[in-house]
Amino acid sequence: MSEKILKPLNTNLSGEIIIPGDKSVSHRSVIFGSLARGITKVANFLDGEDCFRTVNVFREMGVTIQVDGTNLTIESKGFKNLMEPSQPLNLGNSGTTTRLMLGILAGLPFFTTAYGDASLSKRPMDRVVNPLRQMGANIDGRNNGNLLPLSIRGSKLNSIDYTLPVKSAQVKSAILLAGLLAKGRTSVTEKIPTRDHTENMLKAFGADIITDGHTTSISGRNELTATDVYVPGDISSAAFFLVAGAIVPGSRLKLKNVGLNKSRTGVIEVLQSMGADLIIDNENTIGGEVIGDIQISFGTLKGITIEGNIIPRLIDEIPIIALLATQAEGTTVIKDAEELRVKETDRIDAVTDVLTTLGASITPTEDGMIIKGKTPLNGGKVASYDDHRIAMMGAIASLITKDEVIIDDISCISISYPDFFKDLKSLY
Ligand SMILES: O=C(O)C1=C[C@@H](OP(=O)(O)O)[C@@H](O)[C@H](O)C1
Ligand SMILES: C=C(OP(=O)(O)O)C(=O)O
Repeated sequence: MSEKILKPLNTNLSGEIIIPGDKSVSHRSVIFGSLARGITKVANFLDGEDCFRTVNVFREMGVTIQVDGTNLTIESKGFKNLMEPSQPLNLGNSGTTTRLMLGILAGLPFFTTAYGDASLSKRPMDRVVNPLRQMGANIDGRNNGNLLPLSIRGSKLNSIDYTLPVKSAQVKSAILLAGLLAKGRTSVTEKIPTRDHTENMLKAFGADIITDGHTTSISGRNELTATDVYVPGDISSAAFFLVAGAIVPGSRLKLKNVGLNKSRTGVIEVLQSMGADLIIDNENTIGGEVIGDIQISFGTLKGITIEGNIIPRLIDEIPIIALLATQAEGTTVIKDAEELRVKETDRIDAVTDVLTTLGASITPTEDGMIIKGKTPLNGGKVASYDDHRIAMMGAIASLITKDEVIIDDISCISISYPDFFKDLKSLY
């Protein structure tokens, strides 16, 4: 356990942060670099624990991956030459590694077992296992293959036309990856668009993939060609500082190198609708992903309703948006976010517990929460729930509390943002 005591700030925040690499894109850079034949160089890779789970999985399968700071060099003979791992794969806390790897392992000609930590072992895998079984996959595990540990006996897969019953980029990606290894053409339809990094990177690595409206199809068994990847800054990490800048009186911050892919920018739209003072500049496109700088300043905020199609575009930002809403005048309602209940922890209950302990007015609902603002926050002792996003939300809350905030265990922050406290301290 790594407890953290955060004293009240009593000053404003100012300065610049270069936002570290995006977690979703970092995972995918290793996956596609390892599936492709040749040498892939990755720049601005996120050195978070989750991303190294993906690195280790491919090392176990015989891919050479060299790490030099935030640069990776991946050398692979292509997916047809991946080898059976000699030991069970430890996927730690990473839902993305698990679900995307299931799509790949189901179609490779060998046997694998995979396990994870206590949190990951509770998260549903049937959303991926069911469609993969329809493609012919042999996967088994606890709770009829819904829960880790899972065993995968790779086999020849058939294509599928699948409509996603859940709003999940991980499920979409798992099926597209299985489709890459399957016979024929696989298509996935989503009712509400989710992040599209898998589609973008498949195109960049030369896959035969077409997106038409809400349907993406991929033709199987074609080799991928290595290509270099630049990882944009993670907007999900930037969100903590966007909210800090908006709620700490007198603050003005610049966040540099933030990924602005449209499927991820819901938090910017929420801040704008609440009336935040936010300016985007220096926009440019690198490797198919838009990046830019964001300036955010403290100002008066108003409560809004957040629901429908925007939810997948800000799903990981909802804990920090809930904190933002405690400082907005009026009521903020968050709906259609039932997916929060199956993240690293039940994030609806965790956010409610932490913010209520600090003095906020927040009511949980089945698929979201209702937050009444503006409320001053007190100090208190809160739990991180071993969830990086809950721990960082608690730390940002401490910037505006009257008394100190004690977070029971902040070690989970290294999952997605190892330098979080170093970057935060540089602003005051
Ligand atoms: O595809 C991805 O990289 C991710 C998709 C989202 O999960 P779901 O697909 O479960 O919504 C998100 O919460 C997660 O942090 C990363
Ligand atoms: C839900 C998250 O990640 P994952 O599903 O990869 O564990 C997250 O980073 O907030």
